[in-house]
Amino acid sequence: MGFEYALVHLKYTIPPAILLSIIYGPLCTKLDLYRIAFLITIAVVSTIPWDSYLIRTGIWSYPRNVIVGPTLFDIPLEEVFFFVIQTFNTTLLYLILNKPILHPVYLVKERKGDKWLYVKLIGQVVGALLLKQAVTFIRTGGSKTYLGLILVWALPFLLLLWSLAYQFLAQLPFTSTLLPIALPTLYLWIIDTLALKRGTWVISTSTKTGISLWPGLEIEEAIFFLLTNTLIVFGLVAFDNAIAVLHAFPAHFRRLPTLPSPVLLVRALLLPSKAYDDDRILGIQQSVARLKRKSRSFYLASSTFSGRLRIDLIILYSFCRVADDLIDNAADAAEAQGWVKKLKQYLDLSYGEAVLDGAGNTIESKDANRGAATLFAVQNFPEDAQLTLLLLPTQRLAKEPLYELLKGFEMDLLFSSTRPSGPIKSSDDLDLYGARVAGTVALLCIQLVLHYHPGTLSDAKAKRLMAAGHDMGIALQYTNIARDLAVDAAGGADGVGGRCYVPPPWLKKEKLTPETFISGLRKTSNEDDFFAKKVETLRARILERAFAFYDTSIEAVEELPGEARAPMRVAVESYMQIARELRRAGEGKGRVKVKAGRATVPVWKRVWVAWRTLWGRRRR
Ligand SMILES: CC(C)=CCC/C(C)=C/CC/C(C)=C/CC/C(C)=C/[C@@H]1[C@@H](COP(=O)(O)OP(=O)(O)O)[C@]1(C)CC/C=C(\C)CC/C=C(\C)CCC=C(C)C
Repeated sequence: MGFEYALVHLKYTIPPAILLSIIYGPLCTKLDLYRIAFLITIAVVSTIPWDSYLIRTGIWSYPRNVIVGPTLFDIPLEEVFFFVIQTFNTTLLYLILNKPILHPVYLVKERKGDKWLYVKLIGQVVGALLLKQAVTFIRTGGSKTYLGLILVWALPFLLLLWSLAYQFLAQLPFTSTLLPIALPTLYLWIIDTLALKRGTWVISTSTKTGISLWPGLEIEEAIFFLLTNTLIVFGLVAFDNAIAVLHAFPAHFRRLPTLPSPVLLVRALLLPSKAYDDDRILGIQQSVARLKRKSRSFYLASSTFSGRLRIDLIILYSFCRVADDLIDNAADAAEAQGWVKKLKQYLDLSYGEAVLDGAGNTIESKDANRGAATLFAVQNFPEDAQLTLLLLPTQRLAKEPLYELLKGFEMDLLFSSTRPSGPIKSSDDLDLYGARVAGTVALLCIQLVLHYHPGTLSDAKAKRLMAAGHDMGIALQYTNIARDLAVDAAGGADGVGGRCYVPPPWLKKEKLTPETFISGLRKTSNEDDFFAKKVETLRARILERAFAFYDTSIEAVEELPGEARAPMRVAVESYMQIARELRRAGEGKGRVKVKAGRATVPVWKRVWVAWRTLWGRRRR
């Protein structure tokens, strides 16, 4: 009896498991726990017969003085634990590296004659040839036996997983597939070198090639660890491929249990790719690309949500962005009004309850309206906006906040060079504006959360939650205004149409008018210290209001359904971090990074804030 092998775990495999658990812990969902349990079960069940055979036939062995004693089918318990901990560690690393990715964007509807048939076939042929070679190694016996046994055990699983998930395996970024294979493999190679040198486990000389990758690391061991990590990652990719199909296509899989059974996962993987809805995939791809391009805060936050809720939130963002941009980038007020009108018409058609025929009878109400809405979107909106409009989950969203949002955009149309304060005459007007463009967005987000996580929320509590969310939206809008003072003042590329959202009474207190405020901000030099101080005073006042709204509503986040709580905190806090940075800079305690005239928070800081927030730490 000895503790050598147990110590390998204590020193080398358990510490990374703890570290990875701390990093991923707050992001871990029920589905992740299920995935980890699923993978570990498969890893243990599929490895035991093979490992047991190797030990019984003496291909590898463990000196008695390095193991504690108990065995399972002749396999020391430390070794069984190795299967568990290796799968756990590689899985957690994979989950961390895959968190930013929305997997459904990698689904492809295959067409006759496209490359995918060949991609699949090439992988299968390479795998089959290697398998044939492995069988020859075993048949020949001698020095290549162990290598042959490793390959014969791993390749059939790899072939199967490739055949099921080749689209994902071929397309996912290398950080999602190769990296979670390479890092643990390299790490295990190093551990193995140390362990074999000390004789913790021993490979029989008669059945090994004698070739080493480097001194102390037999080539068989190197290949074994490479293949086991590849198996784990291929298994996880296939799992994610199945989940992506389930989440992306509600038309094929209407209702989803939180934890899909293995049968459902296989059904999803076996759904022929020609049955995929490619418009839906393209619409999701466009929405993700838009989110990534336009908002780093919400892009980061979106990765903490999961499943269909994540997809719907991203589409909602894309809808709001498309609508805002169409109106903002219009050549003149008339064109902008035209977009508002068209957006309203689109909502009218999407939410229309019934369509009547000539005789006044109701004809297939919902479907007829859907058809009319689709036609309207295709005929009236730019191509890159159409799918976002069509995918907006109107069945899960109340129409009122969407109409109210358009009213908010209409308020923006009241700004002009002769009226640089637009509709903002007082702080109440600014509150109303914030409520319309951002309070509404919060209501829509909460509706989606409550749809996907229905619980036993009383009416009173739901009302409180909505009211708090609404206020939080306003807090974010105040932050947005504080950040964009200079950008808004600058107006369009031609310098026309500068806006001043600061209420005129606030400006008056600083002896400014909307006009002098805008022209001061447009000056590029920072010579006028006096003016800069006034700007900081006004910015501080806007931020104070942002924090006042934030303070009254932040506690309500804890009343959201459990799974959405932490992600919602991230969404809010990563945006409010901009407010914090601006406030610190205004107090002379630091500098903010400015990009294209806008204050931004460095990526590392956003991630740090998001991670702290996930653990439930609030900052003031
Ligand atoms: C995680 C995720 C993908 C969330 C999606 C959130 C979403 C749908 C955002 C839409 C944003 C948008 C483009 C709205 C149009 C109007 C507008 C411009 C509003 C301002 C957003 C700023 O975005 P950005 O900086 O990209 O815009 P500009 O470049 O300046 O044009 C707003 C500041 C509003 C954002 C408001 C929210 C997301 C609501 C937040 C509140 C909650 C989620 C509720 C929290 C719950 C409780 C109970 C407190």
